[in-house]
Amino acid sequence: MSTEERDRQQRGVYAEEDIPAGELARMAEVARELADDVRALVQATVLTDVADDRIARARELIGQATEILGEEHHERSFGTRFNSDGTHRSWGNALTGIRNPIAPPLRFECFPDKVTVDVDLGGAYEGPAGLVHGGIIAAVFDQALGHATESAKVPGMTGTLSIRYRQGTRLGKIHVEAWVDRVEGVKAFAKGELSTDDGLCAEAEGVFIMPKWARGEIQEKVLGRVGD
Ligand SMILES: CCCCCCCCCCCCCC(=O)SCCNC(=O)CCNC(=O)[C@H](O)C(C)(C)COP(=O)(O)OP(=O)(O)OC[C@H]1O[C@@H](n2cnc3c(N)ncnc32)[C@H](O)[C@@H]1OP(=O)(O)O
Repeated sequence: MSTEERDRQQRGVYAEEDIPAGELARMAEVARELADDVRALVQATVLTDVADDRIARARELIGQATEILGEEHHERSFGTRFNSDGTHRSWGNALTGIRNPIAPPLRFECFPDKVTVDVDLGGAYEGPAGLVHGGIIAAVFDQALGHATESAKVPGMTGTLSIRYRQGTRLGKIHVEAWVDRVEGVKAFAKGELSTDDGLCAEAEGVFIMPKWARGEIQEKVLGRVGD
């Protein structure tokens, strides 16, 4: 596939919609509840110690649920949808998506100089025994630094991300802070820190770049909208 065709396809996953605020709120509630249920299922799947016959029964029920959810579905991904009321939603996002049970999910607080997030990473995020997987930590940093660039109105895609793991991060509550250090043209340089009750566990820095194909219309839409 040519670069032009790929860029065109990529622009296509950004869609327009016109949904009244009340209806959007209702849809969000339904999405959150479903994702919470499936997240609980994932945790139960990792930690269960029941006998094989109980697992077989659970699989039957899960199969039925999968069939129901598949009755109508989006083709490939949820993408990002810009609503007429000036909001946008990326509900499939793997870290923040409210309808994505893989997402921890991250809920950011935005301040003028930084973004922060507190989240509980349980047994489903394990790497070394009892500790959070390093790839999950990288993913959390990716989103947090990316969110800091968006919050500072210099959004971009991750060009380079580097992480220093200072000590193991025990499964449980983590606190992450991220901020934009400096901006050079289309490049935003962001930094972040992850800590727990044990103190500082990891630090990150990254370069976030607005890609050529998104400069202009999509950039303006992302900049002008609030959303989740
Ligand atoms: C779409 C809108 C995004 C909105 C996001 C909302 C935030 C939400 C939070 C999301 C969080 C989750 C985020 C995710 O999960 S993002 C998913 C993971 N990241 C990717 O998939 C990115 C893949 N790569 C690309 O799309 C492009 O190559 C990028 C975007 C990186 C550059 O794009 P493009 O190729 O069109 O740019 P350019 O050629 O005009 O170069 C411009 C400048 O950049 C310099 N350079 C180039 N590459 C790199 C590099 N790898 N490191 C450092 N620097 C690099 C280059 O030298 C030049 O510098 P200068 O010569 O000007 O000094």
